[in-house]
Amino acid sequence: MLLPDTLDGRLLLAIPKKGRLYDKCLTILAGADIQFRRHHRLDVSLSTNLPIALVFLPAADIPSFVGKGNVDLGITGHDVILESQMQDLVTENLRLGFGKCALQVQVPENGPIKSIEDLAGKRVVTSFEVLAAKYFNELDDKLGLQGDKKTQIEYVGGSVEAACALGLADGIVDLVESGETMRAAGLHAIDTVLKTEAVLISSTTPKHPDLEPVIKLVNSRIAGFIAASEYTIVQYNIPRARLSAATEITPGRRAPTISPIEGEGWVAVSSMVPKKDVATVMDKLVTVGAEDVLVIKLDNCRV
Ligand SMILES: Nc1ncnc2c1ncn2[C@@H]1O[C@H](COP(=O)(O)OP(=O)(O)OP(=O)(O)O)[C@@H](O)[C@H]1O
Ligand SMILES: O=P(O)(O)OC[C@H]1O[C@H](OP(=O)(O)OP(=O)(O)O)[C@H](O)[C@@H]1O
Repeated sequence: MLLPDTLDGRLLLAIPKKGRLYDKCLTILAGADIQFRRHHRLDVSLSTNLPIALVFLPAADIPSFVGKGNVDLGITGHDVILESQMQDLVTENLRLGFGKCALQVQVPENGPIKSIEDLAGKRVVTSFEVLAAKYFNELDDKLGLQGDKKTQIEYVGGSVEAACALGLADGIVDLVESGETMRAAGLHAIDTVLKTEAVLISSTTPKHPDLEPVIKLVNSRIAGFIAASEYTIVQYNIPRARLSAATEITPGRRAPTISPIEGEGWVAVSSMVPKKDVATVMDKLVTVGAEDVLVIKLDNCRV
């Protein structure tokens, strides 16, 4: 059994207990070497190697727990922070590069509604009633729609994409990642309300200032793991006379490391390069005279 004073002196880190962000959060915890054992039916796990307790909560509740200072750090979606209106009470310390999707206005592909102006004043179903209301209030104001002419927003807890086919709505506001759900429901997007990804958040008014060193440690470990997953190291040899052309191609995050090597007028360069650019960077390096170009995988780093 977990007693309340077992948590004394521990940083509380909230993680979504299920859903789209859960698996990636576990990968991040492993990358940051935050070790724990999750007991069946218990939503609090004590870390076995750091003064941290993990609290597994619904993603939608995490901004409020962090904002009110009940937990010190949390991982959730940027969209969820805005939907729970906690943006003034939480700080987004890090973008985590996963859970990327867009909150979009969608309508039946073969229906009469072609634009957001056509949809204004009609029925919209969503799980994001705060963000959808803000979006359509602004649109209604712009179009001069008032009183019972205004767009009607109705909340549903899930399976939003079924609302048009069931006759509940003329349009929906829902998250789109691959677009598969939207297409399968015969819908298409006519506007984007916002783009979102998972973020690491802390309270703007922390309740436990003494935990600041552990907060910094967790931030730094997670930032290092994220950077390692987004970057790779490119190492090459280049005649000194071509060095500036080469370092323009590989400027690094801060600056490239340049070391002298055996042999007249050659240097070795090592630089962090975004993974997505690595093939093009290697091609360009070869064109400016680089030789022995190597790509080295990064497991982890501190940046
Ligand atoms: N298709 C998706 N692709 C990427 N990220 C997503 C996707 N759907 C949701 N997310 C992100 O994950 C967050 C939580 O979404 P999810 O639907 O898993 O919520 P949940 O309420 O925790 O789980 P569920 O409703 O499925 O039981 C969203 O607010 C969003 O930031
Ligand atoms: O563009 P896609 O890659 O198809 O992803 C979008 C779907 O993912 C989310 O729902 P989820 O599957 O998490 O379930 P839910 O409907 O219960 O929220 C979202 O609400 C969409 O339905």
